[in-house]
Amino acid sequence: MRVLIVDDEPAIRRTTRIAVEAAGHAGVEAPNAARALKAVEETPFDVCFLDVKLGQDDGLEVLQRLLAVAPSLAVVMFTAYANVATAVEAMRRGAFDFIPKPFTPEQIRGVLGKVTKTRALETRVEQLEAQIASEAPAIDVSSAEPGPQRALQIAFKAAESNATILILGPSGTGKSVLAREVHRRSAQRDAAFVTVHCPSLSRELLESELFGHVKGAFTGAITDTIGKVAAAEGGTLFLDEIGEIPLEIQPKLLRLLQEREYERVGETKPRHANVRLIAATNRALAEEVKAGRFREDLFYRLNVISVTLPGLRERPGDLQRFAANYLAFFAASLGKPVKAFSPVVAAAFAGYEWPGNLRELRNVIERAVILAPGDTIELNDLPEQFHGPASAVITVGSRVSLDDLEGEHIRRVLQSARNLDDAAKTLGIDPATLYRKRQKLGLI
Ligand SMILES: Nc1ncnc2c1ncn2[C@@H]1O[C@H](COP(=O)(O)OP(=O)(O)OP(=O)(O)O)[C@@H](O)[C@H]1O
Repeated sequence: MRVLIVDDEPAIRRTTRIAVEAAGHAGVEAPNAARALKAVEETPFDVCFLDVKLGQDDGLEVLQRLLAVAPSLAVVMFTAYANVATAVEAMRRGAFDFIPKPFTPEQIRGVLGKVTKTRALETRVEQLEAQIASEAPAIDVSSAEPGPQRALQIAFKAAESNATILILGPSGTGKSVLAREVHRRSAQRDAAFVTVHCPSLSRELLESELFGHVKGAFTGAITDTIGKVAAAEGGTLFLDEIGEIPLEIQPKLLRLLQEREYERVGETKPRHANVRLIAATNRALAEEVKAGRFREDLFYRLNVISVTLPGLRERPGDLQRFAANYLAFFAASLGKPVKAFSPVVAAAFAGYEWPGNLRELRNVIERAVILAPGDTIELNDLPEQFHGPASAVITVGSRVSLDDLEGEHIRRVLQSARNLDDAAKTLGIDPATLYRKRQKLGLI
């Protein structure tokens, strides 16, 4: 690493440089603020040892100027023994660490070791983040439909505050994805995002998972655990499937929401929580309240800001964009030259119910890209549910409008036709009219 040593005392600079070089790093000395700033402007440094009392200059101010030029510089302050307050202030302003004077070469080596370790962890986190991003399709939080558009707007506006958000919607509509996105857009983005999947645990385990427990609180509690509320301190706690949280735990959750207080299992000491809560459920919570399975007070407390993500069937204006994004992603990651959906497939997608919503769309497209022999996804590449009759509800003579009947007829003809000309001929309309009708039906 390249290490800059900033101190107005030549003897301190020299002993520090010797310790730095003995640890295998390159040391450069600067006697004052001006020379230090010039040095970091000219060449990159990894670490800087900086004296708090730098002759005429205030070390804390120099710290800020150095970080403004080189934000990733790890600045270690040399402080007088008695001056703990200055050291705390330096850390608050972004210093990496501090060493009280007088110090030993071991302390210099120790702090350099700490910087190396932190840097290695940061690089690893960046690599893992890049790997995760390359293994999953990009998140698309936009919508061409007014309903979800409004829901997303509300969620992103609420992200800026510390407000609790309730996300409703059927399975696979992207509630967890939206919760993460809210966290990413919040002031707490650098702190943890912690998920508790409520239905996966028994009542006892869920309570301990949330609030932690002390050793001996129950059989099997062999050590103290802090719980996920504490793990999310300063960040976001996401309660997935909150509709399934047992009634016995609900008052504790209400207290957490209202008073930000909780207790570990087996302890009576109240603890304070500084977390933003996001909850999601695919259950109709109001119905759960009526049925006595969900506390009314908790429901009202959660329901202050609630957004609903509709099913994919109610987002025809978004279906094609999501499908195209998934296609591009899986074609690239699987190394296949698949570029498009056949018109028949587009029609089948538009006519399908999508009970599994975005999750199902993603899986269907991944499978189709794997199976497609050519550059276009054909009906044959789709799973069984796309091969049956399009819809049992819209049939001749059933209580549907002429428009719906026409739409359904066009979809079915498109599914069975050899190509678009063939479909236009069967329908008795010219290809341009068919094009306009497909457009109106959201098939292109
Ligand atoms: N905005 C989005 N952009 C791209 N893909 C998405 C988006 N939202 C969801 N998905 C895809 O759908 C999958 C399911 O999303 P998610 O787990 O957030 O749904 P959910 O509503 O929380 O489901 P459940 O109710 O079953 O827990 C994700 O893994 C992702 O592949």
